[in-house]
Amino acid sequence: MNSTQNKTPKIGVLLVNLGTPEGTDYWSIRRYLSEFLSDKRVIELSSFLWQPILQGIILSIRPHRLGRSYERVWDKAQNKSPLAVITQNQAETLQIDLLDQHICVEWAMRYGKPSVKDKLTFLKDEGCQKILILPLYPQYSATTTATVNDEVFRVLMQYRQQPAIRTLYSFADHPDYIEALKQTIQEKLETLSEAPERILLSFHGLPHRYVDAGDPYEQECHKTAAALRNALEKTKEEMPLVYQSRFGPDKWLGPNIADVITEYTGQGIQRIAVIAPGFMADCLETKEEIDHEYRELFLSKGGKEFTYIPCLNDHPLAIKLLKKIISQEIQGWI
Ligand SMILES: C=CC1=C(C)c2cc3[nH]c(cc4nc(cc5[nH]c(cc1n2)c(C)c5CCC(=O)O)C(CCC(=O)O)=C4C)c(C)c3C=C
Ligand SMILES: [Fe+2]
Ligand SMILES: [Fe+2]
Repeated sequence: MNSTQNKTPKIGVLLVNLGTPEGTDYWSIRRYLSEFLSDKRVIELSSFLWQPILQGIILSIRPHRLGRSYERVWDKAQNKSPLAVITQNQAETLQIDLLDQHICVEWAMRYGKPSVKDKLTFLKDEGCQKILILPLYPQYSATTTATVNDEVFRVLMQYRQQPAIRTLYSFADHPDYIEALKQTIQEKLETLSEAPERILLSFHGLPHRYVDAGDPYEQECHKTAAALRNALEKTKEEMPLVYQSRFGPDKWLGPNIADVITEYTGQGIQRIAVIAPGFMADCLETKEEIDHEYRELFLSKGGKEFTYIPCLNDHPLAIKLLKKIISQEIQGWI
């Protein structure tokens, strides 16, 4: 008898988010970026071309600047990045709610720690013979969702007795996701003395050629934007879709958020709000890039009021959404 056979069968749920460095120092960031940017799902270039550029140039320069950015948002009490702190909160809250159903909830990062390998092994050792993989990306992309699945199945290659696995594709227009976004937007707007003239829906960008090659991410973002506009009775003009976080020289999906902000200030628009519906948790890309860099850009160009609407994080509606997804995806398993 092995340890698995001694335990009551349970269902495992593994929440997976992008990644995190272990600290804000040069080597921690370098290790993390090296793992992330060596993933062929993320950078579709031959290793022969890309690795010298990555190891020789990018990883000599970028970790310094990125380390300073992480330093500004780092959770010093827990010594973790915000993405790790919030993902852990989501998993722990779900675990409390789902304990009585014999569901074991864990969280992992695709890059860095806790690794998918360690957490799958933990779930297996806990006696989970059925595991739901829940990538925390509302919109499917090969660069995010698929690489999580790749990693899961790479780990499973080493198991003699594999658990049954289900993977979540996406939840781009799940009614509970749209409802949660709608309510967080309304909650924030109620705190303002004047309504913003525009509410930007900012999504992480993707190189255009990935979409041309068949990545459905752009369509998925449009699905979310359309559902949200519909729920809030807004037009495309009032609630535009924009992309952020461009990286490298490729042509990326547009319109780019910085260009749109510049265009608005040129038109005399003075109050905008920004939400990032593609992230289930606030992270460097929202706290630093949106709430800091784009706020400064808008204000420096004459804008008056910039409102950042936080991600769903551990809002009760986010937990409700994740519980709903889990119950839908494990149907027939209980
Ligand atoms: C070609 C490079 C990149 C692709 C493609 C890409 C897709 C992609 N990323 C996210 C979510 C996140 N990305 C984050 C940071 C980040 N992303 C890239 C590059 C690509 N992302 C880099 C180099 C970085 C590091 C920061 C930087 O150097 O600018 C994060 C934040 C992580 C954190 O710890 O806070 C998230 C989240 C999605 C959803 C996506 C595809 C749709
Ligand atoms: Fe990214
Ligand atoms: Fe960024």
